[in-house]
Amino acid sequence: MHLNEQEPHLSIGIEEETFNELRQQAIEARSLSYSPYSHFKVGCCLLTKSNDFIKGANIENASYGATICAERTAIVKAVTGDETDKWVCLAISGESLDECITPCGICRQTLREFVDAEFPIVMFNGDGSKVKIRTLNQLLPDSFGPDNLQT
Ligand SMILES: O=c1ccn([C@H]2C[C@H](O)[C@@H](CO)O2)c(=O)[nH]1
Ligand SMILES: [Zn+2]
Repeated sequence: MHLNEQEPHLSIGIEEETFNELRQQAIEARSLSYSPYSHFKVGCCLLTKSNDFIKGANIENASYGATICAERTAIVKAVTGDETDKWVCLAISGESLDECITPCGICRQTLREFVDAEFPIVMFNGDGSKVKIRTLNQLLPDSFGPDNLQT
């Protein structure tokens, strides 16, 4: 992926309009969050090649470790909706953050199962005024995936 900081949509090879919609949906998805413990709402939007915007939000639990991040919520929705293997990028936004949010290690590994090394991850700050784009391989180098299990 060639990163274009000025025109981020070009890095991903999508229309500017689609990129703006992606940002809007990632921000809006935060309203779906169930986060009574951290009070930190995270929204995610997975864009598919058929132009579906699959939203996810973090779902917390009184047993804190059972919490599911926004990214995994969206991934699980996509996979169970028969949307595997047709993803363009994944976008996230954390509530009221001045800096761009970055996906946790568990979510990076979950994503690793379904996308290739060059898959773009789009990270927004709270109001969407800042964006950072990295490939999965940049966020999870030398990763372990399904191909490492082939015998
Ligand atoms: O990339 C991230 C980082 C954190 N969270 C959630 C998990 C938890 O509910 C809250 C605080 O960590 O934010 C996400 O959903 N995605
Ligand atoms: Zn996570």
